[in-house]
Amino acid sequence: MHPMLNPQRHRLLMLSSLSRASSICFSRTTHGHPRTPQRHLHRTTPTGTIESVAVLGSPYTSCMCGGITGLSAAWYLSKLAPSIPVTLYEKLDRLGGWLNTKRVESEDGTIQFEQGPRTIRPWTASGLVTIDMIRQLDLEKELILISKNTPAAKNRFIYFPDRLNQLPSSLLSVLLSPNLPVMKGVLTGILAEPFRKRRPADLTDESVGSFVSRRFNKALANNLVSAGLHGIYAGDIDQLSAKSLFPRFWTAEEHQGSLMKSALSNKIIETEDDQTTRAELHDDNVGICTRMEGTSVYSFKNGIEALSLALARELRESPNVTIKLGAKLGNIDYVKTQGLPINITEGGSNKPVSYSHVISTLFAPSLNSLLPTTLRSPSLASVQAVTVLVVNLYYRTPNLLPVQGFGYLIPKSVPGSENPEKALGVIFDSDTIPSPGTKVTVMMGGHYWQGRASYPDKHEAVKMARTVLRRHLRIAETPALTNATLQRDCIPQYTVGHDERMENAHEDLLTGFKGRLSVAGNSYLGVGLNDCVRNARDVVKGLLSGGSLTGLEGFKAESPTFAAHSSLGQTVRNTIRQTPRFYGISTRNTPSTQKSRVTAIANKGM
Ligand SMILES: C=Cc1c2[nH]c(c1C)Cc1[nH]c(c(CCC(=O)O)c1C)Cc1[nH]c(c(C)c1CCC(=O)O)Cc1[nH]c(c(C)c1C=C)C2
Repeated sequence: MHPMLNPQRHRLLMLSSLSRASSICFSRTTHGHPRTPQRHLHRTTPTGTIESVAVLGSPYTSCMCGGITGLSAAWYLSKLAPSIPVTLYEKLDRLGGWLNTKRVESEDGTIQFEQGPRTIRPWTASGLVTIDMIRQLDLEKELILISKNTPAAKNRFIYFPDRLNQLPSSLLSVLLSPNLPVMKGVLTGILAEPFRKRRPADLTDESVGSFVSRRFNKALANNLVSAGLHGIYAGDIDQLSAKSLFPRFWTAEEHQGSLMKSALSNKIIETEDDQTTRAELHDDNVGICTRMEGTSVYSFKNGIEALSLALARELRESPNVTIKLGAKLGNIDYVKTQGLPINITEGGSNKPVSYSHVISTLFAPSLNSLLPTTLRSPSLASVQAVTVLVVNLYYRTPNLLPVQGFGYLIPKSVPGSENPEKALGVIFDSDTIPSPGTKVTVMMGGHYWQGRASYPDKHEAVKMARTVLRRHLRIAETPALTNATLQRDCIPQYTVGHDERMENAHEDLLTGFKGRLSVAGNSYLGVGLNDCVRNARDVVKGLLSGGSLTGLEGFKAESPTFAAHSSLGQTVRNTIRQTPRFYGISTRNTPSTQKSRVTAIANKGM
């Protein structure tokens, strides 16, 4: 069995790469849920027959992966319930949000710049959902596979305090590299961790910074973990929630008293739901997964945008799908009278269109602002996002970089004098996907720019990126091509209290819309591309199986129907979200009291 499909083998792979960056999907266990085919249940559901669905697509602020959730939700609907009319509303004139590949002609031929995400990780359960989608979209021949043996897969760096530090690739190499500036205090922190006191019982959440400092030490938090959080959330370690980002470790402290003990003793990598998802998708994906064996990340020959373009193409060909591009939504209301209960008004019109159900993939506060004041949710409004300035540079000289690898991150602890541009990290694009010259992407801003009223223009952005590269990598050459994009509010931040706020949002949506308005997308359960695709699939399948859903059910404090036992022998109330794991702080397998994603009722083949 292929390792990507085989949870046992997969577990071993995951364990062996404890300190490598990856993302693991933790999702609701399916205990107690009979897995019956649900394909036709939409016609008979007691809680609300699904007669028509509006999918609110492209984000009203720009989100890294927002557009893909709406496209995916519409696509899953069109596949699983081809008789239900679906209308996809997109604010922009193009589909796909920020899966946005820009092609620029040069003397070296066409150079592709990725303005948002650029590569996809295949080997989590959520990764398999994306692979399954790719197979169904007939995109396999377009794939570019990056082997696990390439420097881009193996080498990651942190710039600290004034030089590049190559990160250890295994627990053993952590022991062997105590002299790296960035590893200072790491070993002592790890050794002391099992002896630390548990948190007080009344502490319901805290920042990752506080959690890691308390369990390990401040050096590890500020030098290592803060860099990792820059590389996923462009976020602030002192604001992001430990409970939401590291549910497994949050629970491990409570139950085992130690994160390290838990990491070393807990053999189960994935939840039951992940394993069920793998099982559902197994048969159809043996071929593609076999071909992808040994892949670290992948993209497409014509750039990452190929995925959204293929989804859009199929949607255009689906007779049940209507796409409204450039749609300006006015408001969304719930009407209690006879007929379809959800009214959507487009800007400029006062004649609403009615639907039985709506799936919103909008940024949470954007959705909230479209609701009538009486039905608004302060918790949806509270979700914050950060803005990232993405600058792509192409140099005609090959191999300009002093090291080979995926790129480097800059932790919060680097003094302002070494990073006045507020760079978060630099991606070595041409080390991942070869190009004739050297291609890099500099990412700046993120949490450092929260509350900022104005941003650098394109010219200034390129100048700043070049200054970063000169200072950190000694690259003085003038780039042949540049491209700067300001990704406004592109990554939602799961700050302290996120879980509790989403539980409240669930109650608000349920009270106001009776499960006719469901939410999905990166505001809630994971910011990565795989998270968004899987979230869309889960919401669609949950809706088709139950007829009503907020999408935030998993955040409810008690979910007794989802009781299961972890390998630790503790009761697990639910499943968990896609959660990042990086640099020796693995959040793999988190059977915990954390909140779940939406129920995914199995439909074989999807
Ligand atoms: C420098 C900033 C950023 C880099 N990438 C992102 C930012 C803000 C955005 C980003 N990166 C990841 C995700 C989530 C999952 C996904 O869709 O792949 C997002 C939204 C993945 C990621 N990147 C790094 C880590 C540790 C992870 C999580 C797990 C994994 O994929 O391995 C590290 C990393 N990111 C950047 C660099 C330069 C870097 C490491 C050297 C750029």
